[in-house]
Amino acid sequence: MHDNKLDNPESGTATPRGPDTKLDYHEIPVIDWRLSETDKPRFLRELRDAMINIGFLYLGNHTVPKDVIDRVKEMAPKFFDLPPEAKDALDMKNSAHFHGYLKVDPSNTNDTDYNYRDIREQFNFGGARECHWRDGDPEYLKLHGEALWPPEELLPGFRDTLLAYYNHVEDLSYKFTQLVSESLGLSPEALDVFFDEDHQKLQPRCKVLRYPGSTDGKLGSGIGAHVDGSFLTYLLQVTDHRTLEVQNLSGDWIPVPPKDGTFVINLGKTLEKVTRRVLPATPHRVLAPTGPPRFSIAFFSSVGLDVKLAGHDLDFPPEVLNMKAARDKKLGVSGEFAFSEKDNELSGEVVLTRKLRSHADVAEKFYPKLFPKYYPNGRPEKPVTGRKEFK
Ligand SMILES: O=C(O)CCC(=O)C(=O)O
Ligand SMILES: [Fe+2]
Repeated sequence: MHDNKLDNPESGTATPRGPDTKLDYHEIPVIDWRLSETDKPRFLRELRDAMINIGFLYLGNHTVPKDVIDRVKEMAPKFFDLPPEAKDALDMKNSAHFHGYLKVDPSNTNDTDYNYRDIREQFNFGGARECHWRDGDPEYLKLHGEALWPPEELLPGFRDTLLAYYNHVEDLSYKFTQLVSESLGLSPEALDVFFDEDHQKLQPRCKVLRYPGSTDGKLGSGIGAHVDGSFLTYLLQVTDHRTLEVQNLSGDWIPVPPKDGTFVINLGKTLEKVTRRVLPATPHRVLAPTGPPRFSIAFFSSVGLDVKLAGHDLDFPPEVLNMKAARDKKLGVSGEFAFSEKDNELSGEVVLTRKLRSHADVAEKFYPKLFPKYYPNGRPEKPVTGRKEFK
């Protein structure tokens, strides 16, 4: 999912950038998870500063075991070597739950201001959650469901390896969210109102991404400037490319080279909204590599499907509100925040709408009741690009 600040009116993130400020960082901080046990006040201070003033961080010494990371780095890229017919069988158009394979689509042209083209393939999956939707239930309950996996004999160990990775990152995401909450002067559980107790109504999502590289000499884009729609994004850079870039608050693009043993974490639009922009979603992009393909794995955490983003007011202490106000002042932006109408809708409805708009083929096959609403003239000839979609 992407909320492209350049072409999506929903994003509102084309924040006017001020002149040189102290927020003009050129490096992304590394936050050491171990400090959360050995020196929690320092950990929370560093986390708060990174979250409010930067919006990107590396998380080092985290809880996902090294062997789980090593295995997923080795295994995940193999998906793309499957024969085309095996990948086609797993195409997202075969999944009611928007899992599966999306191939490079040369018509996926956007970001016209930058003259970029997005060029990447992806394998989308989620945890082993059963679909509980039954006739008469809200359609958004179909968002939950098993991913599409390659047959075991074609890629032995693939499903288990990716699910093991997924489960570890999901677990980390809940722990990390509690620390984010504490760093903002709230109780560890304060953000839990956006989740459900047993986490069964959440559907974090994961993508394995392959950026094949530009071959035509044109300025290529793996993925153009965008902010994520997620709550928080946990990114594992599998290869050594230095083509991920984030935009600092002054508008400069800063490289985020891979660092062994870390995740890159960035803030998504959902977290921006529920914190009323105390934590701003952060623009980033991936340039097309010129040599061998780049691989990465992105995990997007999410809120419960029956949560309304506008439904809860977090009670931030004055020092946090002051940090936000100081940031906004330096940037010369208004501190005002207003929810949009759809922030009063159930998150499941909003997410489903975005996905149906991005994937007409899934809409037609699996959501026949909703299809005419979004496609009154039938299925468009050219696929709508995935860039307008939120995770
Ligand atoms: O591949 C990456 O490093 C970043 C991917 C990304 O930003 C996204 O899929 O939203
Ligand atoms: Fe992203």
